[in-house]
Amino acid sequence: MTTPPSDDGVTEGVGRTALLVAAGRAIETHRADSLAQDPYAEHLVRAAPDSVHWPIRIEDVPDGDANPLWGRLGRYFGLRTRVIDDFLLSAAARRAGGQVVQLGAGLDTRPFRLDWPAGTTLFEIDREHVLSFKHTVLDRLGARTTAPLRSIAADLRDDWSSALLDAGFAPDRPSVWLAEGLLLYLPAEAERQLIDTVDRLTVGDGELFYEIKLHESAEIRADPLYAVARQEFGIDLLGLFDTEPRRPSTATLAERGWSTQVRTSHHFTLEYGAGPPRARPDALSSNRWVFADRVRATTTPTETPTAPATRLRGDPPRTRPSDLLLDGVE
Ligand SMILES: C[S@@+](CC[C@H](N)C(=O)[O-])C[C@H]1O[C@@H](n2cnc3c(N)ncnc32)[C@H](O)[C@@H]1O
Repeated sequence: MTTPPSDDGVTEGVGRTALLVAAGRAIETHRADSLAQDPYAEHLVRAAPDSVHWPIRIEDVPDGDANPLWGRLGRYFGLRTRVIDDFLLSAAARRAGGQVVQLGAGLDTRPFRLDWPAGTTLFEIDREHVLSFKHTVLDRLGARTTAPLRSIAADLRDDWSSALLDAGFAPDRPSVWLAEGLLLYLPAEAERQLIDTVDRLTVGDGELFYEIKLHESAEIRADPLYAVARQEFGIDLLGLFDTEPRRPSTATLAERGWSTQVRTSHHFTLEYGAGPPRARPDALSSNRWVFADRVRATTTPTETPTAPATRLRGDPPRTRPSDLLLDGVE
């Protein structure tokens, strides 16, 4: 086990952002045109003293969908949840008998609410306080995992690979990795180490989803969703984001044989038919979702290796050089 979590409980700092995402998922769950269903989210929001009065339905928000935090960021979380649900389930089905590792899992409940293919093993890593809060609430609700789950308390700024291996992760089995809403908060060195560790521990086939934020201009930082989060809910997102310059991670992955696709949430709004409305300024326009995969195909000299398909719906084109320019915080 690496350095034990210290200052950050579920209601403090970055841990509090996990509650924000859970509230977004609760609201999404109750929408008439819901993209994702998380029946546990509202219970997690209600269980933390600081969020007990937060909205869990869009009808609880005085300005409803016009509210930049719950109407727009909340909807973004709903869409992201659905896109990742679909990605993880199809990736787990492709990687039979594989392992799914959620880095910075927060209050995510996929191990309890998704129908995982037989033989899948799940791992989640976050701070001790965040995980113990989540599992206390879920235990109280009688929630049961649908696949074996190993929860690991670790600080992702440290070396977390030995904790994962100690928990039973097998590098030679196929693996699917997720860093949802995480890299935005990690220093450049921790991001570099995370990509390095995912690559090193993916000895077999692997797939990876992660989210990044591009450099935000002063105009974008004036998006009212930041002010509402800070003033009304005590979450200073701009203060929590780590804007240290970093090397584009897609370039690192490409050097190591991974294929990547970089997408905006808008791409999936069009695909799924619902999502956060456009706004100006729009902080969500600087977020990017990266899908990466690597297949250790055995080829004979006469075979031509082809780019592995991630088989997302709509199957957009593979990585182009221009996609690589989108990555990283400038
Ligand atoms: C915005 S939340 C997202 C949680 C979850 N992935 C989701 O989408 O619901 C960010 C999560 O990353 C975790 N996190 C941030 N920095 C971390 C670190 N250094 N070590 C472990 N976890 C960290 C936080 O505790 C929090 O749960």
